[in-house]
Amino acid sequence: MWLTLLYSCSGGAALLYALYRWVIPTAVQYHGGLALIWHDVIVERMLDTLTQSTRPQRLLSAVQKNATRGDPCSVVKAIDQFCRQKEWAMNVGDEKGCILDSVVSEVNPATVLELGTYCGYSTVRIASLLPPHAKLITLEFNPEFAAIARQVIAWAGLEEKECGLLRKGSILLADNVICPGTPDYLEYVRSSPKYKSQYFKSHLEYTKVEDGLEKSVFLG
Ligand SMILES: C[S@@+](CC[C@H](N)C(=O)[O-])C[C@H]1O[C@@H](n2cnc3c(N)ncnc32)[C@H](O)[C@@H]1O
Repeated sequence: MWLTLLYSCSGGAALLYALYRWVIPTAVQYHGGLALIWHDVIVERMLDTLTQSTRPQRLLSAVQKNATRGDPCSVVKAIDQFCRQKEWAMNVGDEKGCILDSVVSEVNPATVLELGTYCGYSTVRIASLLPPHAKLITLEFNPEFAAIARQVIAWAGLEEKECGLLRKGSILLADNVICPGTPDYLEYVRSSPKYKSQYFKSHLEYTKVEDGLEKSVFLG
């Protein structure tokens, strides 16, 4: 009886895994709305809960595990492999990435402004194609994504191209670091040898809820 039960449990688990890994992704792959709901809502929330981490954190771990420091191509490859084999993510991706590369190479810009960095995938692609003195500014309004992107870009060895705006002594003053909270940003500036960081305790605007400002001096 135990063997039968074990067999049916493992059979059920295998069926669920097959549904999750192949059947549903294949079924939704031609429908934009369904694909986004599946990958960007259902799977992401499920994996966040199961792993107690976020998708950008998992993507960063894949980069740290599989890409060579200072090698942008290996960073792009590690992210593409992660997204094709493990978990979808909203990067421009390998297919549209090739179009992006050819436009960047064709225009050969001295300055690039990218709106929407996410984890820095397209930033790495663009930055690795720019001539030495070009400037790339990339904007991301989600602080968790921005903190991960900084680490991905630094892993690719392209930090200086992105951070051309910062010079030794530049001061970053970040608001809302406690509420809603920017834990990844705080961890980054507090642990990086490139910043001297100080917290100013205060309150969320017009309330008694704790919030504060983080002042970080860029040391170069
Ligand atoms: C599709 S993702 C970008 C993907 C990224 N370019 C890549 O290929 O790796 C869009 C990003 O834009 C960001 N975003 C949306 N509205 C924004 C805004 N007004 N300012 C800055 N970032 C924004 C989102 O948080 C999200 O991370």
